Amino acid sequence: MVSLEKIKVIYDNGVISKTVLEDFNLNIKKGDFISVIGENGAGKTTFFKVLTGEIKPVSGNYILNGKVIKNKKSHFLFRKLGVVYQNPEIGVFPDLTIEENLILGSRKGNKHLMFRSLTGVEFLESLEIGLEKRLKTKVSNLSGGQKQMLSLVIASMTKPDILLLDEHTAALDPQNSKKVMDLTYKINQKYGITILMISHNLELLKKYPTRIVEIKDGKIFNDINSNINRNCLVV
Ligand SMILES: Nc1ncnc2c1ncn2[C@@H]1O[C@H](COP(=O)(O)OP(=O)(O)OP(=O)(O)O)[C@@H](O)[C@H]1O
Repeated sequence: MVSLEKIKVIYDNGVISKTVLEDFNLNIKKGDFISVIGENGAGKTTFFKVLTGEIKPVSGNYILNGKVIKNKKSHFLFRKLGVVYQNPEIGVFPDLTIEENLILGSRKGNKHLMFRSLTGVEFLESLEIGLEKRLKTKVSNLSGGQKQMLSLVIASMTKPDILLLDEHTAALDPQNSKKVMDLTYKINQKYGITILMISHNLELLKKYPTRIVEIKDGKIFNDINSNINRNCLVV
């Protein structure tokens, strides 16, 4: 579903040139639930930015559903990916209600883009996280954890080929981190969405049957449990 083949990334500011990813190979299968770990500076964010299209490798192939991404325009990737970042404020409109955010996030309520033609509100209801009972609440009145849960719902409801999460629990306390991870796993299990998340929180990751990809010095150093979790329901 996603293949990275011999990816090489060089940061070059005209004075210094630094190779950050080299001979970087990874296969992501449909339904995978992947955590990417590694020390500071290992290359996790660079790898993430290759997946989002923010960084173009100097060589190697990025293949998404059989299509080589190299020559695609960024809006092609935008339609295929869901992305949630560390900051809970980024993925939501704070001055709008939960319901309004869901309508905007479902691309003006176009049911055909959604799972089982659900509306955004129905998708939220199917996940039973409590926010479905507060549809008229302004998002600015939600906690960081609730905003992050709503961001996850919005990023996943339009059937992304892959949901990319960049330390999406890092700004939350342990209790809210757990709630957000529970929802992340539920979305993977219930809707079969392929999920890849960067995380430093090994204690939390241990609670979930996640495939763990460890990056070290710009290469895959470990790929643990890579054959679990293949039986997700694909809707
Ligand atoms: N724009 C840039 N220009 C030059 N070097 C960079 C740039 N961005 C990152 N680097 C360097 O590339 C290496 C990998 O950085 P990257 O941010 O991918 O690591 P990381 O694993 O995400 O680290 P962290 O866990 O600290 O976020 C580091 O040595 C970093 O200093």
